[in-house]
Amino acid sequence: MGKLTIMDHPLIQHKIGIIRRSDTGTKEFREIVEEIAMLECYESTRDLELEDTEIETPIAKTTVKKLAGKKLAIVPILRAGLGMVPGMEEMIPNAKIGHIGMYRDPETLKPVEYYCKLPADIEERDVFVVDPMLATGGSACDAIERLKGHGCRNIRFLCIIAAPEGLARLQKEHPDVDIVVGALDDHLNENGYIVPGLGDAGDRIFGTK
Ligand SMILES: O=P(O)(O)OC[C@H]1O[C@H](OP(=O)(O)OP(=O)(O)O)[C@H](O)[C@@H]1O
Ligand SMILES: O=c1cc[nH]c(=O)[nH]1
Ligand SMILES: [Mg+2]
Repeated sequence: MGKLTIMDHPLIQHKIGIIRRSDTGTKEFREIVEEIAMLECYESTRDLELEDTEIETPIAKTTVKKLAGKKLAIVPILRAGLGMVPGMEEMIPNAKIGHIGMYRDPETLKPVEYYCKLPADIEERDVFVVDPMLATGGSACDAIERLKGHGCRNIRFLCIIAAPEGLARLQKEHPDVDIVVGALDDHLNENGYIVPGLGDAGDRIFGTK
């Protein structure tokens, strides 16, 4: 089973408390989503391989660590996943970025894919799929299925808020995927929204409602 991390860091809990508030505006919402993504990226890159390299400080020769150069990719699920990209890029600036566009049909709650553009060598990369919300899990599972269809084998999924239903589905359908969750909420309501959640993440990031 892939590793599941539910973030208990005080900074993340504090920041999630702010974006849950219905009186938090678009600018602050977007900035905080970026900050949370940065902190989650820090957590999800714990196991990146390092190698030794010889350098000179102003005082002496020494051996330091550097990243072993594994190729990385960030793949946001549009739209809301785009809000997490700047924070991820800040931490892993050499990563290439792919995009998977999906919206959830409001009646069936099933994801509908409308766009997919991935780096040509995506199968050689460790992939970080990002989306703030994991509700029924349909969007995340389909996006990961798509990536596996392209040959990706090393996939992590990062979200800010998860419902227990979506988390269970993701772990069942993709047991190999490491998952980082900012907060695990209580349940889904009859419209498929996470309770207490934060509403529609895409609308809140882009100010479309
Ligand atoms: O786990 P699920 O039940 O699939 O729900 C989660 C999906 O719903 C939201 O996207 P939405 O369909 O609102 O599209 P948007 O990002 O364009 O707003 C969210 O950003 C996830 O992609
Ligand atoms: O609560 C939810 C569920 C799905 N998508 C969102 O943006 N919010
Ligand atoms: Mg939305």
